[in-house]
Amino acid sequence: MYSNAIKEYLIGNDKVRLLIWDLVIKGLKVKNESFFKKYLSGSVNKGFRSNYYPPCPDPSKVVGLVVHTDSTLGLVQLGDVGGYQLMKDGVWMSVNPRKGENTLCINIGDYIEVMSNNQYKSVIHRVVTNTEEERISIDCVAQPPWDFPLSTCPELIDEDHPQIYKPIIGKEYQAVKLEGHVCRPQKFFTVAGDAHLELRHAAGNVFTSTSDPSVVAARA
Ligand SMILES: O=C(O)CCC(=O)C(=O)O
Ligand SMILES: [Fe+2]
Repeated sequence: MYSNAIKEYLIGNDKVRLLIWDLVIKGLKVKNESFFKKYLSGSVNKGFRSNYYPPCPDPSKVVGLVVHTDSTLGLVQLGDVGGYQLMKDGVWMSVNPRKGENTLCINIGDYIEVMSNNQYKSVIHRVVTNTEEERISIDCVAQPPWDFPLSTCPELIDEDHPQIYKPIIGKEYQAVKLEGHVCRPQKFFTVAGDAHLELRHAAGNVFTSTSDPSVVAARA
């Protein structure tokens, strides 16, 4: 029963993913859409993860899920309880779901940042815990096999938009991630070196740590 429910969920999830992927591509206004379309065509590795976060006596000491970026296009069903936070302009913003409305959160991942030459930026996010309620989320990902060549769409490189990332294969990216660099591993594969990238992302590197919405709003 449970596996049937997951199968059904994944069929629907695939449809939504393709719709969103299409919108992501359209947003780039490139002529050669197949550069992006082939990413999700053919053989694709799919993942289904259900995350469980029990209530925590001291949320200031325990994080639910460490700061990271997703590799691909992440589709996260947030459930009914808050906890998901994303980093915007150096400040943690809480994304609170509406109860009973099956809020779906779409994360742009690292591969998309690389393919789009930084036009889309991968979302730095984490999950914080709370003392009161347990939380369940569902995260589904889909990506090409690990030997898929990851490179920037040539149409998106020009004098004003120099190429930021070197071409690599998925395996190289994954190796860096497995070493523990789970937040923007692509920063290890820049054409100009890390210093260049650190400048571009300077604002995003000021990590303030709060989940208090009033503090978040005041700093935004
Ligand atoms: O639990 C969440 O809301 C986020 C989960 C997540 O970021 C992930 O599974 O990569
Ligand atoms: Fe994530």
